[in-house]
Amino acid sequence: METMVTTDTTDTAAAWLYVADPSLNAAGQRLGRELAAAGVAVLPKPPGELGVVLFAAWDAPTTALLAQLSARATVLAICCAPSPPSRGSAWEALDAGAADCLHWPGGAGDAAQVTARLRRWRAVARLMASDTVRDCLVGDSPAWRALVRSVVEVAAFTQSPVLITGETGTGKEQIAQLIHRLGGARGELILLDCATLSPELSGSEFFGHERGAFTGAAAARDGAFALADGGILFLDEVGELPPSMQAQLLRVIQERQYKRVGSNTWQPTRFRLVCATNRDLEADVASGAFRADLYYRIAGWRCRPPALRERPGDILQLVDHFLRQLAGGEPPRLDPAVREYLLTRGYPGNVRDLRQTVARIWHRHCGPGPVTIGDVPPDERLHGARAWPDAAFAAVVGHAVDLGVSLSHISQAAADAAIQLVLAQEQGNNQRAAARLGITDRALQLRRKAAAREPD
Ligand SMILES: Nc1ncnc2c1ncn2[C@@H]1O[C@H](COP(=O)(O)OP(=O)(O)OP(=O)(O)O)[C@@H](O)[C@H]1O
Repeated sequence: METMVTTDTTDTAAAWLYVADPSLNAAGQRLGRELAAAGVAVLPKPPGELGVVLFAAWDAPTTALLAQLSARATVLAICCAPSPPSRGSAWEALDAGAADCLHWPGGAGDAAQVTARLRRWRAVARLMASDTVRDCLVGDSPAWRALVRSVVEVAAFTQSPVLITGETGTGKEQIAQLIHRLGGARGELILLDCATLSPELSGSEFFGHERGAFTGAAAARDGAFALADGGILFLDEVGELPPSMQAQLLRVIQERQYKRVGSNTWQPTRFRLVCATNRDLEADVASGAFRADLYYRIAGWRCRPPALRERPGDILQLVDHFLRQLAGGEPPRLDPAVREYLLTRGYPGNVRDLRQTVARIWHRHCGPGPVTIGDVPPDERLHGARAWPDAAFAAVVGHAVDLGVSLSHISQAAADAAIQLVLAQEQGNNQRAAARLGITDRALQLRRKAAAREPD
């Protein structure tokens, strides 16, 4: 395998160019010249945050090479084999970490395709490294970085509606705020919580009303459609929207105009729609509880902030962030016991739960020096790290033993219970459930199939 050196200008994007096969040297040199002419500083080899790899065949060594290079950079894979990659091999390249794959038979292709991608990826990387993004969506775990990347891309480079799904406290509103900040809207972000709308007043909340439109309408008032004009309408808990409002919302989105309650005049409005829910909206569409046509309108782009238990590596960074906010400056250190407590405690309310836990600890903390275990409030200690298996587990197993249940049956039942629980928590997603259970996708699929075949 060979590397090649081309022009190193100092303009705009910088990217390394790696030629994985000597037969492609000429193609690599041509691409290097064209990129340089387009203002890309072409570096001879990694490191560097952006890279391009030219390779001659889709095979296992190529996949291994892509995995190695993509671990430290955003990589564009260009396959120069005569025939196009099979669907499987293109996905394999993405699985290996490549950001995109192009097919240039014999190394011939349009350098503008490469430049456009490098510029976009560099802009996304810069935004991701900015204080605006890092202070809003704190975390560096791979799962969280992937989420932030997709949010930044859709917010800054499109006007697409966005549907954010995820558990309570995972940062859905925080994401909506960031979309507003990055989207360049001249208008405001208007939040409506669909779970708290009263059926009688929801029309007025959305459309506004004229004076005297109904009993109690003492003065004319703007609704969310007027207030969000030029900005973002953020519908929290959108899955709770009553069916009649779903139909009316769909009409306004399609026609971009509305009438105030009690008025006959159409008012124009243009807003970007961002919706959030912790319900399984696709299941609601399947059951008829949520309109399919509205769903496809609001779900132009979907993202799902992971639960905190799926990114435990971010806990200490979040703790530091919240302590910094509370201290109004450099946060105090944490004693190892406090750190361990925070890392092992469960957070059913996700980041909100963690923030409140940190605040409670902070309120008890005093004086200089580190946060110590005595700062953890007494009621919090109930959540403290417990050894496992604990007494409750031993009692359940003891009961099974008393009933004469065999060891293999006890093990099987415990494993089945864990699988059912995790699958329910992950809404049936096999891949996520397998990752949490520490087994392969395939192993989980086989266990599910076997369980489905078993008689009751
Ligand atoms: N990644 C994050 N970085 C910093 N703060 C965060 C992050 N995620 C969430 N928070 C904080 O956690 C709290 C809850 O976040 P948010 O309100 O966005 O969650 P949510 O998913 O909208 O919750 P709900 O579904 O209950 O409305 C907020 O105080 C928010 O500032």
